[in-house]
Formats: sequence, structure tokens, C-alpha cells
Amino acid sequence: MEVTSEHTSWVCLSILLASLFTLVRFSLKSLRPRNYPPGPPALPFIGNVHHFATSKTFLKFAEWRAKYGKIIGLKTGPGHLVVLNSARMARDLLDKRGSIYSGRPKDYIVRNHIVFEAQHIIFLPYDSYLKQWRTAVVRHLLGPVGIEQVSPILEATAAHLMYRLAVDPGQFADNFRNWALATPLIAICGHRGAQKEPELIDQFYSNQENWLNLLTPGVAPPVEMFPVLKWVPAFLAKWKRTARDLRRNQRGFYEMMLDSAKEGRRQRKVASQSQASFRYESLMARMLRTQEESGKTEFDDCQLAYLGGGHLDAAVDTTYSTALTFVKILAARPEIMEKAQTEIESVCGLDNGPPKPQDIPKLPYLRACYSEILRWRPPTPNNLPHVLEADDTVGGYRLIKGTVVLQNTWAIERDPELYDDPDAFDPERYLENAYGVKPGVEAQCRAEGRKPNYAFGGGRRQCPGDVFAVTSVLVVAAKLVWGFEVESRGPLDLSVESGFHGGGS
Ligand code: HEM
Repeated sequence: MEVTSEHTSWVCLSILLASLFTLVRFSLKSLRPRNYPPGPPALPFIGNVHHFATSKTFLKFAEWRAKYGKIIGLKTGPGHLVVLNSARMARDLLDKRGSIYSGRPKDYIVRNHIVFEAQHIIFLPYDSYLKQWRTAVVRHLLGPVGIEQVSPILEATAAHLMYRLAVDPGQFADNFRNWALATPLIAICGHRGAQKEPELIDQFYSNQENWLNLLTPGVAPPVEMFPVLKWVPAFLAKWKRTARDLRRNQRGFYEMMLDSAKEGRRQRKVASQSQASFRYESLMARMLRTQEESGKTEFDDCQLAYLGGGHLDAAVDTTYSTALTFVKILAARPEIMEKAQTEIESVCGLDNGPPKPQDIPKLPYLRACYSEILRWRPPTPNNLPHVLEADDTVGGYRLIKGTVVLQNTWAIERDPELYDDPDAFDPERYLENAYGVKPGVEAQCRAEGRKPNYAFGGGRRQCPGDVFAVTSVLVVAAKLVWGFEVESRGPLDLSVESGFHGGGS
């Protein structure tokens, strides 16, 4: 067949029209739809993405609350993003309509470059597998029985941290980092390396950093918005090489956890009856034993490895951030340190040895400090994203299936109608009432079903590790206050912009 210049022109014209059509369609999709919650104007193609060019988006979202209200609608290119800036909105959508607000974004980089076919718990859709693992983990580790069994481990790692702080107080941040990893690592798989193997600690935290950079909007490559980036070859796209290395390292770490659990299981089998009941049985070892005993494989090796690894990922940075804020506050506010010391001395005495996990319920002031830390500096101020799985209507606004929903914990915990001087760190507010709110609004909060704290998210994806977290952080705080004077050598940066580990920093 002869190719004439007329043919060539038609082909070129068709390509041009198709490209134009795609561009116009993409550009229209990036604009705000009708009946969408109020929000800042969106630009063609990118929507509101230019507003995310900061790692602390929650501050921007909180600022917009005054202008746009309790629910804000944003565009991420063609995607929809809705921010809930009030507790009532969070309760009405995430809690009450949990059956449709509990999905997770299908992140392209996670699915196609990091996790592949494996099931990382944080990114799982809301389905029967999610319910299955949540039930198993609550039964074996994060429910009341598991917490009681893991208590000696929480105490032992806290005691080890105190020893490290006594030996090397200058390295307090590193010592806290190691503790934040060691505690859940032993609880989840029985591996004790995080107390003595620096390479293991570095490997874990470097995985976390790469993971965060590939996921945080504004920092991650915008492949969802510009799908053409998916086809850029790896040698030109650094993110692809980072993702490949992360996948290998992360998988290796999770498999190491599984091997450790299997080894723990093997050692328990060969130990005598009395030795076996004395040894701590980790979450993964317990799950392996239950499967062996029942003869039913509920989770295969890959699922088990990612289940353990996913829990570790969820536990470490959040706990570290909380503990670090605790130390900073004790150093910055000697009167708080003094009050906590007086309370501990009156409850535990000075001659009975350091406080233990069972003393925690008797320390209301220290527990009030913990609640205030989570309110004042929530480790994940935007929560983790939930995805709406069916079209919905909220207060006359239309939200379509696939909308990503963020709970702005930062704004919720700073609601000026509820909190006196919301930016001040004031643990006493939690001694007044369980919500930490002004005296006049407590009854209203109770009637509305407000939660004492929003730092653990909401609905059916709410953090299952809250009791583990409170116990492990408070055992450390109690021992620290009992045994040390926490003082700062120089001025402390407590600002949210640069002095806050968390919130994407
Ligand atoms: C102070 C410490 C902690 C804070 C502030 C925290 C906060 C959170 C938040 C905000 C979420 C997302 C909830 C949502 O999507 O609505 C979450 C999820 C999760 N957290 Fe925590 N967390 C902490 C400690 C822990 C610990 C110690 C563990 C386990 C030992 C843990 C395990 C998990 C898991 C497995 C998820 C995923 C739940 C799901 O996707 O269904 N967390 N956490």
C-alpha cells in the first residue's frame, strides 16, 4: 500500500486531536466538580497539588478551616481529596459510615514497585482478609491478654533504655530510636537485635525514610497525576531505583522477622515445659503455633512476614515521636517534671524500685501528660488516608467513590470552641475531664460521643496498637521521671515547623 502525504496528514491530525482530547479531559477532571465541599480554587491539570509543596500540610488544612469550614474539598490532579476538620465530621463519616469509608488508596508506587502481590496491612483494602488479621493480632498481641503477656518485655526494654541513658545521656535521641524499634520487634517476632546490632537499626530507619519519601504527597513523584512518568526508564527515574532497593530491603527485613519467629518456635518446642512457659512467645511465633495446632494455614509465609513487618512499620515511628516529645517537654518545663516526680514518689516510693507497668493506672498526672502530648503533637496529624468506596452525600455536598478522606487530627484537637488556649501544652486539662476540653462543654462532648483522643485515627481502620503504645511509652516515662533529672543543655526547639519529629518531617 502506498503511503501518501494525505494519509500522513490524517494520521498526524488524529494523533493531535486524540492528544488534545486527552488534555482537555484531564484538565476538566482536575477542576472542582459541582456540589463539592468548599476549598481553595484548583488550577487546571494539577488541581490543588501546588498547595502540598510543604511537608506539614495539616497546618495549611487547619488554616483553611476558618475560611472554608469543617469539610474541605481539594483536587489532586484528577483525584478527589477531602479533609475533615471537625470531630463531628470524622465521627459521622469514618465511624458511623465505616462500611464505605474504610478503604485505602491504591497507590501506584506501592502496588507496582514496592509491595507487588504481597499484602502490607496499612495499604490493604477493607475486606475479609483485613478483618481476619485484625482479629488475629488483637487476640494474640494487642488485646488485653496479649498486653498482659507482653508487659515484661515492655518493662525490660524500658529498663535497658534507662541503662543506656545512664551510660550515655548525650545520645538520648539515638537511644530512644533503638528502644522504639526494639520493643515492637521483640513483641512481634522475638528478634532482639535492635538492642545491639547498629546495621539492623540503620537498615530499618533507612527503609522507613525511603518509604515515607515515596508516599508523602508533595515529596513523592506525582505519578498518579502524570501517568506518563510510569514509563520513564529506571536509569532516568531515581524514584524507581529507590523503590526497587526499598522493596528488596524491606522484604529482606520482613523475612528476617519471619525466620526469627520460626527459630523462636523451634526453641520453644525443644525447651522443657517449664522453660517454654517462661519464654516470651512473640506474635508471629504464636500465630505459627496456632496454625500448627489447628492444622489450618490461615496465613502463608509471605502473608505472615508482611503482617509482622507492617505492624512494625506502624508501631515504630509513631511511638518514637511520642516518646521524644515527652522528653522534650520534661526538659523544657521543669515544673511538669517536678509534678510527675512528686506523683511517682507518692505512688511507688523511692525505695521500692522503679515503676512497673502495673503502676501506670495509679499515675493520673503522667497519663494526663501522655494525652496532652498526643493532642499537642499528634504523630500522624493528617491520620492515614481512608478511601470512600461508594458515592455519598454529606451536608448537601456530593462525594464520589474513590475520594481520599483525611482526618485532620491537628485541627480537631485544636478546636478553639472546645479547648482553652489550644496551642499551649497543659496536661492539667486532662485532669479536669477525659476530653481535655473547657469545663462548660464536657457534657456536650459526652453527648456527641467525642473521643478523648483522635491521634489513633477512626472508624474501622482505627489504630489497633493504642494500648500497646500507651503502656510502652508510659513505662519509659515513669522510669525516666523516677530515676533522672531531664535537663536541656541549650535552648530547645519546640516549634511545630522545625522542632517536631512527626507529621511528615
Ligand atoms: C503513639 C503511638 C501510635 C500512634 C499515634 C498511632 C497512630 C495510628 C494512626 C493514626 C493510624 C491510622 C488509623 C486510621 O487509618 O484511621 C494507625 C494505624 C495502625 N497502627 Fe498505630 N499508632 C501508634 C502505635 C502503634 C503500635 C504500637 C502498633 C502495633 C504494635 C500500631 C499498629 C497499627 C496498625 C497495624 C495500623 C493499621 C490499621 C489498619 O490499616 O487497619 N500502632 N496508627
